Amino acid sequence: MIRTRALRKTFRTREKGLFGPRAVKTAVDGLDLEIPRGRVTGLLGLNGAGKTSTIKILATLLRPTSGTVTLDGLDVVEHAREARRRINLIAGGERMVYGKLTGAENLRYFGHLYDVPNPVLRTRVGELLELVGLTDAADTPVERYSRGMTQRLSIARGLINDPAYLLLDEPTLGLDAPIARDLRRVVAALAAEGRGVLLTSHYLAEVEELCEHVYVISGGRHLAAGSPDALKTATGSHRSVRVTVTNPSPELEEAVARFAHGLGVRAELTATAEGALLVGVRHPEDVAGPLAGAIVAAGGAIGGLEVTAASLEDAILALTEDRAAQAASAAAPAAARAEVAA
Ligand SMILES: Nc1ncnc2c1ncn2[C@@H]1O[C@H](COP(=O)(O)OP(=O)(O)OP(=O)(O)O)[C@@H](O)[C@H]1O
Repeated sequence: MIRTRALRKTFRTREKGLFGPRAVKTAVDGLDLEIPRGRVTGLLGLNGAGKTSTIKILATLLRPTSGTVTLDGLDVVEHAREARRRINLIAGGERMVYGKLTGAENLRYFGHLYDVPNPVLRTRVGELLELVGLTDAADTPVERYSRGMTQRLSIARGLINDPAYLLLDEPTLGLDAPIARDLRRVVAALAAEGRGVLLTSHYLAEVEELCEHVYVISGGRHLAAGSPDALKTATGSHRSVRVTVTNPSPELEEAVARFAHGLGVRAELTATAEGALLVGVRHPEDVAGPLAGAIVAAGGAIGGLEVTAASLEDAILALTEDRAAQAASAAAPAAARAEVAA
C-alpha cells in the first residue's frame, strides 16, 4: 500500500513577472491518501487542484514540503532509490519515449536504466510489446508511430521495471475512443494482477469504469472520498427522468408538481417551441414509471420519455461548487462589513 499522511507541498513563486513580490503557493495541503494493491484508485479535482504535484511526490520526482509517503512501509523520501524500483509513472500529456529509437530499443534502454537483468529484459520487452499490441511495430522508429501507438509504448515503458505501483496521470489524453478503450482494458488487467494503480483523468466516465475508490481534492485539500456510487449518493447527484407531454394544461402542471412534492423533490417544467411541456424530475430511484402514471392519470398525453443515469461528473461538480459556495459565504461577512463601514 502507498500511504500519505499530512502531505504538503508549497512552491515559492513570484506573483507578477520575474521581479514581482515573492509568494508561497500551496499545491498540496495535508492529504491522507491510501493506494492499495489490486485496485485502481482515482484522484480527481479541477485544474490546479494539486493532482500532478501529488503524483510527482509519490513518484519521487518532487520532495514534499512536509508530511510522509510510505510505500509498503518504506519512506519514499529516505529510500527514494528503492521506491523507484517498485513504482512507475505514465503521464499522458508528456512524451516519455525517444523518437529516434525503435519501440523495442526504447524499452531496452529504459530497462537498463532500471537495472533489469539482460535475460529478464529480453523476454519482458517482447511480452510488453505484445500486451500493448505493438509486436509488429517493435523495430519501427517511434517517430513514425501514431499518437496512440506512442501512448501504448509509454504504457509498456511504465511497466518495464515490473512495478508494484503504477501512477497514471491522464493516460488517455487526446486518444481516439477505441485506443482509449484498449488502454482501459490494460489498466484494469494490471490492477486485477495485484498492482496498485493511481489514476487521474478528466474523462470521468473512465474513472467511473475503472476506479473502486476515488479521492476528490480541491486547492490541494481533501474534499471527499468513496466509491463513485457513494459520491453520487452523498452529493444527491440523481438520475433524471424527462417526459414530453404533448397536451399541457395548468391542471397537469399542478398534478406533476404534487407528484414531485410527494417524492420530496421539485419538478422542472419547460415549455418547448412546439407547444409541448418538458417535465424533468431528478431522484435517486427510478421514478419514470410512477411519473408517467401520474401524468396519464391527470389526462396528459406522453410524446417521449428519457431516463439519464446520474454521472460522476454531476457529483464532482456538486462537490467543487459546494466548496466554492462555502468559500464565497466565508468571504461574504467580511465584504458586508466593508460595505457597512463604507
Ligand atoms: N513548479 C511550480 N511552481 C509554482 N506553482 C506550481 C508549480 N507546480 C504547480 N504549481 C501550482 O500548484 C497548483 C497545483 O498544480 P497541479 O499541477 O498539481 O494541479 P493539477 O490538479 O494537476 O492541475 P491540472 O488538472 O491543470 O493538471 C496550481 O495552482 C499550480 O499553479
